[in-house]
Amino acid sequence: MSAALRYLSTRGASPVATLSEAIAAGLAPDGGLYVPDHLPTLSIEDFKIGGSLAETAASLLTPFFAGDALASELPAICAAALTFPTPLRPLPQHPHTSVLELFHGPTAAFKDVGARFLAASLRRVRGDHATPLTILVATSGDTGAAVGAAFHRQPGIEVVILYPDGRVSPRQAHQLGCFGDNVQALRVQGRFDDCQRMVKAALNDAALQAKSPLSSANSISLGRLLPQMSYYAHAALTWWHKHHEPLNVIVPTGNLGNALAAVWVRAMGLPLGQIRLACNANTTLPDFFAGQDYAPREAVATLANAMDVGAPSNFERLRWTFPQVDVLREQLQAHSVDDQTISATIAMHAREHGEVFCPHTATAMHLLNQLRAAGDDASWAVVATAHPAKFESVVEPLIGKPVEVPSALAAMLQRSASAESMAAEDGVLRGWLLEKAAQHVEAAS
Ligand SMILES: N[C@@H](CCOP(=O)(O)O)C(=O)O
Repeated sequence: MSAALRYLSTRGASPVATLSEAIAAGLAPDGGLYVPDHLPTLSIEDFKIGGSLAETAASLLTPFFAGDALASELPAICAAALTFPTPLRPLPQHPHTSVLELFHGPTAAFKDVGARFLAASLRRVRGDHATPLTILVATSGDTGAAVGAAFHRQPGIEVVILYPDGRVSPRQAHQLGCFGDNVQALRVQGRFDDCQRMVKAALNDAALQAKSPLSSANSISLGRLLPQMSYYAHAALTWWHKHHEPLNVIVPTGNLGNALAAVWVRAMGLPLGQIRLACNANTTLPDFFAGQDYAPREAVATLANAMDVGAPSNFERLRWTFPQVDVLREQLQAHSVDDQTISATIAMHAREHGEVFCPHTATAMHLLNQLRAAGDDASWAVVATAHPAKFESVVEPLIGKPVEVPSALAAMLQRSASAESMAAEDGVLRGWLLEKAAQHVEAAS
């Protein structure tokens, strides 16, 4: 058993935290992201052959939880959260190609994995804590619904979802506003990066936190990020036991939490091979990996809207993982895929193979098609991050037929939905949260 990990901020100016403290805080007090003091290593033999996703997650995350108050709860957290499959589905018409389907959870996107794990962890960290906690979540489409679903009606928790008005799909917008009770959606008049900035400003506001304790459920929170490693470990081990070779992955990428999870799994010694990032027309990462300075910028709206991110939060953790830029650039490749190509890829796969992909998955599928056309016959998994039914207004005209809606999504679409409009200003969110806190005090007195 390795020694207990300590958790530090990527910006180096926060006190050392335990894992429970890092999960409860979401963001480090100096504005950085929590990271372990080192990445533990594991070997294939540390995992049960044919283990479930929950069992694999428990083995993978044991060194991160060692010595923490949550350590003995880890198997129960994994069992409670990871109740749906993340299958590695072979595509028969494409030799050596699989799709890692991460959209079989309640809100039909990969975010369900991390959101449910975070909810199960926070419930245990907080116990029957009397002070209510407000979870702030910025979303470009998928995270918000997963967090809303995971925390819906959880006692002592309020969820506030901030999303860019008009920049998520109609069904995503409906999901975000459909929960009610302890989950409230705000339509921010700006971009996703404005929402993310507003959330971070609130989390770093000590005076606000004193009146209204806050945390985060974006992948800036370790409680969201760590469980996302489990499906890569599970897929890589499944592949290894069958084919005795590492699995290469192409990851649709926006805020970089999903791809970073794959990078950490590989760095821990599990059999993942190449990791390629598939981005949309937002080229912050492709430009960096092509040799330019890292330069966050305003996001442009694309068909793959959940990846419309101009300042990917987890870049800070990537730099912590590989402090030397040239070493970092050897680890990953990132490519940009424009809307026209996304559309053409969705249409072609439906027409020629009867496969229907969401616009985010299509960015990754396009990169794979390019590799195959160049003669690459390695084993690749394309990561399918969301169900195409969430993007019916993009996908259905391209494939010429309706996309079947998963039952949990259909149930959400039946409910009424509402969201409050908010200006994209840090001070406006601050005032709104203070007012809400004052209402709670009044109601409790
Ligand atoms: N793609 C995301 C943006 C936020 O990413 P996260 O993984 O940091 O929560 C979304 O769908 O909201």
